[in-house]
Amino acid sequence: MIEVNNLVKRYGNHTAVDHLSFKIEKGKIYGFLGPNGAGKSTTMNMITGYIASTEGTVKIDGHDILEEPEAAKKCIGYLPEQPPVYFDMTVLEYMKFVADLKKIPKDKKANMIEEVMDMVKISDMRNRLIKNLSKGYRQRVGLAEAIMGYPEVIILDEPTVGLDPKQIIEIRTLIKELKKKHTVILSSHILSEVSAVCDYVLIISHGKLVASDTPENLGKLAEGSNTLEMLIKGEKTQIRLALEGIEGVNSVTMEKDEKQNLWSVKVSTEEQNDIREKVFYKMSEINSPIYEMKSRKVSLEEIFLELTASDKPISADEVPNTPEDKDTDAGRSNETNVKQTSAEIPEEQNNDKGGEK
Ligand SMILES: Nc1ncnc2c1ncn2[C@@H]1O[C@H](COP(=O)(O)OP(=O)(O)OP(=O)(O)O)[C@@H](O)[C@H]1O
Repeated sequence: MIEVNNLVKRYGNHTAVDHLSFKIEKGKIYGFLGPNGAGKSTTMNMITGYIASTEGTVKIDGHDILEEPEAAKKCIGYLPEQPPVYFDMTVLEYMKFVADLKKIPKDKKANMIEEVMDMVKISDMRNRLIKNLSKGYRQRVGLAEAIMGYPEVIILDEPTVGLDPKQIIEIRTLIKELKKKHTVILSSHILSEVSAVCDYVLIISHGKLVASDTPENLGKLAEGSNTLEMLIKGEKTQIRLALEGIEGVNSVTMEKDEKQNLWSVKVSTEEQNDIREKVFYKMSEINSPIYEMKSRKVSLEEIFLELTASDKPISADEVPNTPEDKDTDAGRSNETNVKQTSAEIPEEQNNDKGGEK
């Protein structure tokens, strides 16, 4: 349905989108997830033809967005981050205006407007001026605009930003409804939103795709590892080597706790591997007393932060399994899996985008 190939956008020296490639298939909801400034809006704007790419191509249903913009844009409905609604029109006037803009045939126009207004539940507001609507209702008007004409693909840029929790739930329910007839791509910086709504998640960081999978798989991957946090007294290399020698240990990180003259040690293991006893005996062997030991699961949030925080994006061969190569997915190693995982971002960030622009 949509093919994005080596898409690049540079603003002067700054590369906002860096060789992105992925495919979007029909009838699913795709989540485009990344922290503020990751390049989500820029990508959406290139897919929808709002801005031109520096390099690369976007094809929608086989039509190149720059070479055949009209044919390509017919397949898309777009709700930008700031819906460009006219504040001095009533909802109904605006819907008529949008229908004309999208060249909806006269004989279908009135019905379609009613259907779309019903879908997004703005029928009761038809005679209200848009400037007098709440933010949530304005968002619905923007959504109605994207749906008008029933395009194959509906693209929504941060559709719930600035909404209250009730409005967020309503908009999410609406988005799920859209899946029955449309392919939906939505961008968000909130993992819980993407997990709740999407069939497939693409994680973007510093303009690059760093992971892509179903929310279920991403969730499972995070469940697949544990961390053992300890305070240990002794010689650094000796402790490290002893821990690394334990079966099931994936990685060991050590930091000096100067105050207590102890090593603060984090050991990452596979989830099913409880190595606490082995650690106890190993440390006893090397005369390194354990002052503290805590076992905990790695949260999705930690993994998402790890994936998206790095200044240096994960290299191409570690990167994504897009839907078309999903079959090869099953045999991935645990290590790769963790790198392809995302996380839950606290709900309190919902209404606070902050960040750069
Ligand atoms: N017109 C522009 N000129 C210069 N730099 C820009 C422009 N638009 C975006 N950028 C930069 O490109 C990067 C990606 O921005 P983009 O808006 O695509 O990120 P985003 O993931 O959508 O973030 P947000 O969630 O905050 O909207 C940012 O560093 C941003 O500052």
